[in-house]
Amino acid sequence: MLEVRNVVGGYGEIQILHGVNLTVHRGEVVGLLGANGVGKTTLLRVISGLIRPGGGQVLYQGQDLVGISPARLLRMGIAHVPQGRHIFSDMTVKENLLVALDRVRDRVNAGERLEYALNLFPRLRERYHQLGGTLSGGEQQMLAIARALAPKPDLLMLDEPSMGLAPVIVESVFKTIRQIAEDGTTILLVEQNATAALHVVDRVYVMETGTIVHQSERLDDSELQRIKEVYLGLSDS
Ligand SMILES: Nc1ncnc2c1ncn2[C@@H]1O[C@H](COP(=O)(O)OP(=O)(O)OP(=O)(O)O)[C@@H](O)[C@H]1O
Repeated sequence: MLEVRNVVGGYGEIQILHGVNLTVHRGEVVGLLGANGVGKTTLLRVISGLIRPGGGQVLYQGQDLVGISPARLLRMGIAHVPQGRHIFSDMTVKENLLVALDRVRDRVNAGERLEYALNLFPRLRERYHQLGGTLSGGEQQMLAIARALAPKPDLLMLDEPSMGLAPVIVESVFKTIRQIAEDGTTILLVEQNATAALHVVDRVYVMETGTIVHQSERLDDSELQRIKEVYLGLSDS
């Protein structure tokens, strides 16, 4: 579904990605793990059209995405939840979701999609008329995912959904991510929290300084431990 081929690029003169190769097949949840600052977010920005790569290809269902605007990518079914939960803080939960649906009314049933999002995140239904800015961190993350999901994307890219959340909330958000995948959305998940990703992903890639240095077809406890020790510099848990 998605094939990143030898992508290089970064910010101006600063090269961050040094030839990244990665594939996501339809129906999978693929994890992209890596320590701070190795380029995971930069790669998602390239895929979602926010940064133009200096070289390489990003193929989506065989079509090269390079040069296509983020708005058009959204209409093509690619959604990106950036790090830091970009929601409208002075709008209610309902308004945040309706704005997301406005752009795609011609191709989805807005009422159905709203119900789907609220069923996935019952907490958002309880907070339906509350302003986004007054939600807890976990609720804001739920709203950010719900906003991206409402337009019925085929591919959902999530950038560190666990960031800054208490373990119990992380567990709940990740359970929902698995549910989203089971409902048919393909997912590329960027995470530093490898343990949280363990029960959600089908396969993982590990990135170090702008390249993929390892991939696992299965992520069990011992493979997780090895990735943590060898690539993430973590010695336990
Ligand atoms: N707008 C920018 N201009 C210049 N350099 C940037 C910009 N954004 C990020 N960088 C640099 O690019 C490098 C990779 O950052 P990136 O956010 O892609 O890493 P990451 O793997 O997602 O890290 P983290 O897990 O900490 O978010 C870092 O050295 C960062 O300082």
